Amino acid sequence: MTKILPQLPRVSSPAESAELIEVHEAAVTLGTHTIWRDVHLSIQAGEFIAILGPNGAGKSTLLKAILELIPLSHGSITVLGQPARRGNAAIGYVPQRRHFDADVHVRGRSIVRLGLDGGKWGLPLPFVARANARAAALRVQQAIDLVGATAYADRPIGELSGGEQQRLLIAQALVTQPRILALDEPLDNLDLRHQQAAATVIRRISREMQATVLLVTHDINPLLTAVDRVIYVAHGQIAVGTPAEVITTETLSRLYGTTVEVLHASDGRIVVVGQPDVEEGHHG
Ligand SMILES: Nc1ncnc2c1ncn2[C@@H]1O[C@H](COP(=O)(O)OP(=O)(O)OP(=O)(O)O)[C@@H](O)[C@H]1O
Repeated sequence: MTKILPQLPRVSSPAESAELIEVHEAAVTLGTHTIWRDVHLSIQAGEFIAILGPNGAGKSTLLKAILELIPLSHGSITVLGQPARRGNAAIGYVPQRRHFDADVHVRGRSIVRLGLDGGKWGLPLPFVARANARAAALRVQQAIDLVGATAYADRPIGELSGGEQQRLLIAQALVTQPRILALDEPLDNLDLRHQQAAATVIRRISREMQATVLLVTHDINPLLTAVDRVIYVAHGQIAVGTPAEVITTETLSRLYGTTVEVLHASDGRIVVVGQPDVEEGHHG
């Protein structure tokens, strides 16, 4: 298959190592709450990883710690062999629940273009000045095509549905050809059919760009066949492995410290029963 976006160099120098992201004995404390501790992780280039768990478990916190948007209270995280660095241009990031109001008239294409022009993380990207306008426009178009947003990219973004806006935000994160794509609940605005379509698109992006994807979600079902591994965050700890290894009665009961049952529906969907409602117990 043809590689996409070949005409501009990658933003970062590829510090090639087998482990793209290394998390060592990490803990985050916010206020007086320890969100999670003793987190160890090794993430390889090109992996598609879902970050799962109940509300308030610390999924977004884990993503933000990897992006260095939240400091660790203990341990270390390295990304591409370097300490995690805020604004790292090798990471494309789509935060949780961003949307544009109906009165925003900026075209979708311009929103995608912001990813090249330094809107991303508020930092200018060094190669933009050197990139000629045609190559930049082509790259924007390729990112739009890749997420399947071609039909509506020239409409005002405020007129688009939540799912359409979400695709354009993913295109914005992709436009620098990042090595890591960090997506916080990108399936949130989508119905089941579109969730599955989006999962397929993200899987394709990950393969074609050889990008590592870290995707926070509440529901693993639309992603079951797409992901390589899951990180399950609960009760101040994590469990890591394939869905078949982690989403089991035994592993989740151990993680939660109480009996949690994993049921398999006849259509292949997984249902987790008996999760404690709130993530209060582990804090302290
Ligand atoms: N600034 C803060 N000070 C204290 N606690 C915080 C702060 N920010 C977040 N928290 C708490 O940290 C915990 C983890 O939040 P986080 O957003 O990472 O959870 P999550 O698993 O992504 O949840 P959700 O699925 O609801 O989005 C929550 O209990 C939240 O209330």
